[in-house]
Amino acid sequence: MPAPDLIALRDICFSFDGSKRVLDNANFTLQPGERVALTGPNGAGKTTLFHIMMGLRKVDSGTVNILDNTCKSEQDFAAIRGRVGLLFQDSDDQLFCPTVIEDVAFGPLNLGATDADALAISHKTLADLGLDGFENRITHHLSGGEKRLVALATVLAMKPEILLLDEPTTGLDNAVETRLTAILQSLPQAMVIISHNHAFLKQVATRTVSQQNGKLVSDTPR
Ligand SMILES: Nc1ncnc2c1ncn2[C@@H]1O[C@H](COP(=O)(O)OP(=O)(O)OP(=O)(O)O)[C@@H](O)[C@H]1O
Repeated sequence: MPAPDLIALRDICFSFDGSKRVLDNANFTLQPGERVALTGPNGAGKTTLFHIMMGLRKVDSGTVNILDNTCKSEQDFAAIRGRVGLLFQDSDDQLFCPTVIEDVAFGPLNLGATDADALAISHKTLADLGLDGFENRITHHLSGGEKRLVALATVLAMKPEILLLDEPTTGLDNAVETRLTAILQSLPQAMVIISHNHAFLKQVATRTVSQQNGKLVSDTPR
């Protein structure tokens, strides 16, 4: 029997008030083990699609199923939100604590970890991303690339079952991008990655879905 979809969007429609449809009867699935590249021109609606998956925007019609839960209300999404990790397009939307360690520990603490466990998880996550020694750095003094990695650390520290990564390579130099590529390839979680960096996607993605004119088209028939 095939594995159940981690994400299943069926016939979803969405438009911002009074503007053209961003999604027009679009369909999408994510299965265990997949790393799906989500591509499309600027303004196609890729970030909006992530916000729909997190329940930050509600569809006008169609069904949203996340981790085997049909999600309609805010309550439905609240129940699964901790299991889905969203890397925001803008790191400054993700980082709001004075120091790096506080930012990374915030998620585990919020999910009920003890102080000691949250600290241990945070140190390990930072080390895995090559960020040893960053613990006491002032978050808003970090470079753009450093903020990108710390933002990713805040997501990974929550040990989500699905990753939604919005432009993860923004601001990274070649060496750090290569390290990030290896890290993403080694993670067990299924993920969707929005990026305009085609060389990076070629290394990481197992298939590509392109978003255009309200539709989501996979390069692999499902
Ligand atoms: N709050 C809003 N109100 C009205 N329109 C919006 C709002 N947010 C986004 N849009 C519009 O919806 C469309 C989709 O935006 P979105 O950010 O999802 O696109 P995207 O594919 O992620 O773009 P990019 O590749 O440039 O990041 C764009 O035309 C954008 O201007």
